[in-house]
Amino acid sequence: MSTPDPRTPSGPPTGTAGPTTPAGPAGEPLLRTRAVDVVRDGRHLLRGIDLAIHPGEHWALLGPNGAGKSTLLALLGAVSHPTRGEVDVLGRRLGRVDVRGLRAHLGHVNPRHPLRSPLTVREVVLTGTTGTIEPDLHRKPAPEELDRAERLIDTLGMTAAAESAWTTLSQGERGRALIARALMPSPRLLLLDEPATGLDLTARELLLDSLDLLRHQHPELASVLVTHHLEELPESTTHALLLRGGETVAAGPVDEVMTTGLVSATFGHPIRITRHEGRWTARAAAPRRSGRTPAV
Ligand SMILES: Nc1ncnc2c1ncn2[C@@H]1O[C@H](COP(=O)(O)OP(=O)(O)OP(=O)(O)O)[C@@H](O)[C@H]1O
Repeated sequence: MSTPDPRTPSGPPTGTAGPTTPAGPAGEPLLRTRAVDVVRDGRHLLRGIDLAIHPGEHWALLGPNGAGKSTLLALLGAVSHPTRGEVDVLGRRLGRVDVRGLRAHLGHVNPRHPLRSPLTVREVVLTGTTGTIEPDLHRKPAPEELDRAERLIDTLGMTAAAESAWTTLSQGERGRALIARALMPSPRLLLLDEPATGLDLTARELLLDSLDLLRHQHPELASVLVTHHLEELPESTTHALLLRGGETVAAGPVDEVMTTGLVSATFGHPIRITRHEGRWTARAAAPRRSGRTPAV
């Protein structure tokens, strides 16, 4: 398999051209949902979700526990289907397309990567080419795949650990290795489910720096990052979707959406948002003794 470049501005993920390749005309969103509902056991987990994500956009998906973030990410990653409404992933409508083929073009980082053997970081990254957990022993990586793996390992700040065994890596190192792995097939879209959860301060900052660098180096890549914590958002975040109880509170450019009023409404608590040098912090606002809600 060749190693296409995610910076390709439009059209199919290259290297897999053919009738079954997901396509998308220039200017079309990579992901679009229209009036999406997800109902399970008679309960609405998502209701009326409309979303369009274009190349170069980096979305934060924010909301409290149980808001529906993982449910939405599963739709965007072609892992599950909506009960009602339409989901188009890379120009293909879920329900009308083989989702396994589609998933091969998405970089979906699973924080619970089920690897048990002591592969090196380089070997783990290379498994991204085949989409397998263990290396395919019958297949030798092509020189361009090895080059790409080295470049991604470098971008994710893992060069010094390239020979380290997976089993000895810290959680932060594993997270960065998995992002490099997810990028091996040059996906146009990267989906990240709470990538900074459980990381110490240094590991979190290294991860966020790596994401900023990655986005800078691959301007056509789009991403969706799920989190509960505004402090875990990279500076390069461009858009945000705020979810509460399965419904959109607000969606759009990050500076319009990440406001004290809208985030307070999302979390059901007065929270004061500040942005300093591109990064966000959230603090509980003073108790509402006066009964006033924070200004938007
Ligand atoms: N298959 C299912 N059947 C019924 N309810 C479900 C199912 N899957 C998830 N839920 C419920 O849907 C709601 C949304 O879950 P989801 O995992 O999407 O939320 P989340 O925003 O990712 O939460 P968290 O931040 O805690 O991870 C939760 O109340 C959850 O219990």
